[in-house]
Amino acid sequence: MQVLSVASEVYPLIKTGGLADVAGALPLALKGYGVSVKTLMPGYPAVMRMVENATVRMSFESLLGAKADVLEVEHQGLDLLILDSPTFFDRPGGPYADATGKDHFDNWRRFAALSKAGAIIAQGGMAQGESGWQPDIVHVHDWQAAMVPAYMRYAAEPEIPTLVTIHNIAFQGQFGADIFPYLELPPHAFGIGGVEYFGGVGYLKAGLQTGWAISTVSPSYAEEILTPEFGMGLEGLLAYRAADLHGIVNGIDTGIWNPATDTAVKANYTAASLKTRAANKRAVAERFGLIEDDGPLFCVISRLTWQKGMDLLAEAVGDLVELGARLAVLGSGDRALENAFHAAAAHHPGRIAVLPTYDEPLSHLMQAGSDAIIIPSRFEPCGLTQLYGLRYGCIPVVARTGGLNDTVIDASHAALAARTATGVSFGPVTAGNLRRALRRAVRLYRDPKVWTAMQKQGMKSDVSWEKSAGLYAELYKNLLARKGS
Ligand SMILES: Nc1ncnc2c1ncn2[C@@H]1O[C@H](COP(=O)(O)OP(=O)(O)O[C@H]2O[C@H](CO)[C@@H](O)[C@H](O)[C@H]2O)[C@@H](O)[C@H]1O
Repeated sequence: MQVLSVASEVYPLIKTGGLADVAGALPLALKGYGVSVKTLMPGYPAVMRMVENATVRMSFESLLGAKADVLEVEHQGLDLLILDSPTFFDRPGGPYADATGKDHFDNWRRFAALSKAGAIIAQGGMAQGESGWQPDIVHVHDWQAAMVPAYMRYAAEPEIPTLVTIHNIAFQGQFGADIFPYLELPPHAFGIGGVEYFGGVGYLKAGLQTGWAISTVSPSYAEEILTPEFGMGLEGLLAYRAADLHGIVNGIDTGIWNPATDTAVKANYTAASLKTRAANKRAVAERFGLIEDDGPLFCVISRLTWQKGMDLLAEAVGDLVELGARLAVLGSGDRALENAFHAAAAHHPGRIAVLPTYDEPLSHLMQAGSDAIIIPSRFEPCGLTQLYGLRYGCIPVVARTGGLNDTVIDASHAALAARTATGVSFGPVTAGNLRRALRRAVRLYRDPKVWTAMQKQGMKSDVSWEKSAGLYAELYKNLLARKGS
């Protein structure tokens, strides 16, 4: 089976968050199920620097007003189709925003272009010639690619089955109605059954409306987004599409995330040599300028935002220090939250430290050296850092929501007795409950037998892509069958 995946970021070429991890790892895992994936992504400068010997597969004189080529290249086991359009993608800053953090002014056009290119390829744009190729299925990720099924719906060529995956419903790609004339869609596409959303244009909404099936990245989140609290305005449409809505939990690339072979950590280890983690713990303390003692070392690896509950943690950090713990925070985000953590670090030197940067290798070392990772998210479609934590013996302390709820087993009395506990979870998500969870985690840490048993249990959890890739393969097959019927 041939699949076209469309995503705005793909690890290891470009990453701002978990979407890249998934878009980079899932195609590799699907190979085991006889599914071949080509991934269409934008040719940002960082991406263009990494690709060599690419072949031009298609050229557009005008793709939403700009010249563009589709280049094909293989990179670390991934088959990539790169949308090379200097007008849209060759510019400083990140994939979505400039260096000051302001969204690129033409994101609507850039990602409509990505989606339109995806739709054209899906409907046979690359099918001609000896090396011609056309997918059986299209799988698109988040709002940046969600217009693919809409472009297909309003094209002359027959549709092929589409799957739209929601990684985060908070980001919807909503724009004013004034962009509609430039989207190169027929006038009737601007309606409730098409791209219209609250009087404007909604990219994710368009995908949820026109995609054959919808998935999100955990079973719990698939239920949560049917409610007004989590659906962020799309709960009505999702309820209408409920029969086509699936929840498949993310996995992680267990080759890249393997404490026994990870080159980014100071000392490699397995579940049988957990004491070796001490060398990594010292290295983390040193990198963050924290004092060294025998208390627990907590970490955060996250965007510092309201979604991630970082304001709640900022309120609770004093308790951590009182409990004899230390905290290393890696991440940046909202200015006010960054400032709150900087203030806490200034107030508790040697006990709390913040590095407001993005540092992939350091994130590996922190998972390998910290005792626990704190993830107090208000909502979390899946979450990957708790999965890395489980794999590395870094106990997750998590909010009981979304994928966190589906992947971490709380250290309740029953779970401890049954030796199934892998972390500490709390809910509802309030600062008070987070405080209690942190206190509970420190108490468990002070009982090395219990703590080690939890670490080992976590390291035994299946966090690989194997099972979930199988579920995606099955979903693709069902969609294909629907096409035939
Ligand atoms: N400062 C830093 N330095 C280095 N690495 C950093 C970092 N800050 C974050 N990261 C890394 O970025 C990724 C974040 O992924 P998450 O899944 O936790 O959340 P995100 O909200 O980005 O993803 C959305 O999509 C994913 C994928 O489906 C869902 O799991 C999630 O719930 C949803 O919100 C992880 O790989 C993490 O290690």
